Amino acid sequence: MGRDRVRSAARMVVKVGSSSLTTPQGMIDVDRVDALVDVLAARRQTGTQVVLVSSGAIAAGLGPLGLRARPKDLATQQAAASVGQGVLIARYTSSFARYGLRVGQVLLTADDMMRRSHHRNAQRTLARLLELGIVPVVNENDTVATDEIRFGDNDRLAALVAHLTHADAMVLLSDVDALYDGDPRKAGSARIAEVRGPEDLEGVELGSGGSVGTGGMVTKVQAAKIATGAGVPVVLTAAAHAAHALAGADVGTYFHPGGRHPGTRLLWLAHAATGRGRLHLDGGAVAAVVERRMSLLPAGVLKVEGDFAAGDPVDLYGPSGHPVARGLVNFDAGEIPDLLGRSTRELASALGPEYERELIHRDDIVILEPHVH
Ligand SMILES: Nc1ncnc2c1ncn2[C@@H]1O[C@H](COP(=O)(O)OP(=O)(O)O)[C@@H](O)[C@H]1O
Ligand SMILES: N[C@@H](CCC(=O)OP(=O)(O)O)C(=O)O
Repeated sequence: MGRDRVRSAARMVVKVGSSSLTTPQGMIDVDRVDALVDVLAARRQTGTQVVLVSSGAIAAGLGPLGLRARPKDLATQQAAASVGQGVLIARYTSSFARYGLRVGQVLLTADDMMRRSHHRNAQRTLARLLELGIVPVVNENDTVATDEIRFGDNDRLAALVAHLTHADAMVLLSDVDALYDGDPRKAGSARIAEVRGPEDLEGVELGSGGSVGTGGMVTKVQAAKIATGAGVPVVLTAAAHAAHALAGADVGTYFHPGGRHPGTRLLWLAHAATGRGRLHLDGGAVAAVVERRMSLLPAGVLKVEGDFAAGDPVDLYGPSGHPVARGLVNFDAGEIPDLLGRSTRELASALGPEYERELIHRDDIVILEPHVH
């Protein structure tokens, strides 16, 4: 087992970071894109379905816009992404065409991973593209993503896509050849060949990335946790070792999969979302939501904090003062104080039938792991 699962995967997600695709001057590095596509096309030609999650839109937009460094403000980042994404996808289109393969651009937002209808839609589109023999090239839809609800890096997006597409393996390609136990630029840091569980990550220093990448190792390890938690094995290595990694060779860091398969939409909620507000629950509501997995009704809520809109993620706090769950709320923050402590039937007769609904539906709730309580 182990790396054999990567070698024999019938469907895989490969994520490549900005630093592996662009030059420091903010241009596409054509040779490196072609080298990556050589490896992916060879694998595709053996019948494996490949989904490519590619960063690099912002980095590839810097040169054409005459920017020297990655802009700090969101609007300029979005402008750079808008220019760079076109350049990037054009490059992939011609590079894959050398092998007679076509690509399909898929731009996703964090919202698409969360809201039921968007999520199903993205899932259907990706499945259809794969059936048609296309290589989907996925990126975050940077031009519309807002600061509050934005992946920013593509590592976690790749993990959610791996689960969404029921991939058999995920490969994260970066500019570093493995996860190291300390900063890889410092002498004495050693490669970690395998991660079997959280104990193998104890004491590991997860630093930030270079000047063009974003998340550094923190988001890659988070992504590996999301994917392995959903049963998908992960290899993390340098883009230069892509061929070896896909062949199951002993390069980079291999993260062993766990056995759980939680719903994809909620993976994002549990691992990558932050609550936009808080609902404080009484003991009975905590028991109903956490133990009996029921919907949250207004009757069990004592207090509301924060300024959120219907559909936003909110954290549910128990009487102990710790968050116990997170969910997508059905009401705006301003509407909730009037509902608190009242039964749904009472609300319906006082305020109208549209108020006869749960505050958060059970399908939109994830229970948080005890260690983050
Ligand atoms: N413990 C660690 N092991 C390996 N790399 C690390 C570690 N801590 C920080 N890094 C840095 O993370 C960088 C990769 O992250 P990032 O720049 O976001 O890549 P990408 O653009 O490929 O997503 C590497 O260049 C490396 O210097
Ligand atoms: N969606 C962004 C990703 C930003 C980014 O730098 O991500 P990464 O290189 O994966 O750390 C882009 O295409 O520029």
